[in-house]
Amino acid sequence: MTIKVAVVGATGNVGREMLSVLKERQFPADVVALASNRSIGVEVSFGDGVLKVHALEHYDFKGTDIVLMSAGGAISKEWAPKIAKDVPFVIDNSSTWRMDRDVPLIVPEVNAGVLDEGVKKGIIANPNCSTAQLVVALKPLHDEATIKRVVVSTYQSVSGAGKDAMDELFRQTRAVFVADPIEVENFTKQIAFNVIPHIDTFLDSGYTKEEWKMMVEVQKILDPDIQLTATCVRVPVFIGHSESVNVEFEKPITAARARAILREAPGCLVVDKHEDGGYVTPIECAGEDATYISRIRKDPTVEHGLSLWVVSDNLRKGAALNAVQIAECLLNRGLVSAED
Ligand SMILES: NC(=O)C1=CN([C@@H]2O[C@H](COP(=O)(O)OP(=O)(O)OC[C@H]3O[C@@H](n4cnc5c(N)ncnc54)[C@H](OP(=O)(O)O)[C@@H]3O)[C@@H](O)[C@H]2O)C=CC1
Ligand SMILES: N[C@@H](CC(=O)OP(=O)(O)O)C(=O)O
Repeated sequence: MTIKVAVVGATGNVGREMLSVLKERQFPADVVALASNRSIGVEVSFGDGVLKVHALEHYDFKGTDIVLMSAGGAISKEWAPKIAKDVPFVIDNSSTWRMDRDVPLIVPEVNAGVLDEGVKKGIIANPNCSTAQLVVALKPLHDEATIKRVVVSTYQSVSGAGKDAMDELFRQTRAVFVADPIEVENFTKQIAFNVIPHIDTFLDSGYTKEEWKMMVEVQKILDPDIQLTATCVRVPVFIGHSESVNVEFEKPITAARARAILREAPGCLVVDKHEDGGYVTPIECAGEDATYISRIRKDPTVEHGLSLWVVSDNLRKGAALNAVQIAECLLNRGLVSAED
């Protein structure tokens, strides 16, 4: 049984990770790698072999079952509807389609059931990386004690800004050590040995778009009644987003009960020993699939409150893994038909 899958953006951080995840999870796919004209003929790893990259612009999608897109918002805006005319399902990683009423925004551990309501435009959206790991951790707690309000501060790695941004952190770090001039291209300020409280563009409200996305995406995926305020910060970490999360509930819930619930919850791994090193840091979650939850404790400043530390690999649960899990949901629901 083989599904025909095309990965658009296959030379990028997320696209390469999609290829790895498809292979690792033995997704029964015949896979094509696509990127810009600049990458025609470039080879990308696919398991023990390689795939030659083709140009999106010249590719004929007829016969393709699923397209995984991660080539940025502008490409998704132009190409996702065009591709959806020939392909039953486009799973898009950009922010372009997430808040469209006719586009399901899916984190399989949380709201896979939404897929049963149909996919009107043929496009399914993957959430923002910081949203994905947050809702995986919040969903089981919401089911238990109903979340009223969330205050989250993120510590987002440079891989969230693409492969050029990772190169910039490397170059700046080296430049600091050898006393070369620091060149800033992908960020607004030096990122090496610094933190920058600014991700995506500024809105009139004073929030950034990254912060706004977290608020509206959590409401769309989990519950429109949840109030959320975010501060999103870029940190000099290559892979792995971390989040400091304060949650206020309607009903009582103890830290011990939250720990027990999260231990059983899909996609979650609790590492929470109250001792030196008894928590997870981003460097330990790189290459892993789980959303790690540590530092679970009572917040005594509100009636029913907990504080948590949530860490995950942003390129995996925040992007590639979640997209492949959505494809698995389509397969498991019989929504894509495979050739024998
Ligand atoms: N990184 C993350 O944590 C997350 C990312 N996303 C989304 O995924 C997108 C990609 O992110 P990331 O992989 O980090 O970015 P990268 O910069 O690492 O990669 C960008 C990819 O897009 C391709 N591309 C650029 N222009 C075109 C074009 N005209 N036609 C076809 N392909 C093109 C590039 O191909 P080429 O090499 O040929 O230029 C490359 O494969 C983001 O813009 C965002 O929308 C979503 C959630 C999380
Ligand atoms: N903005 C995220 C990655 C990303 O591309 O997000 P979005 O798909 O929501 O634009 C980060 O920089 O870590």
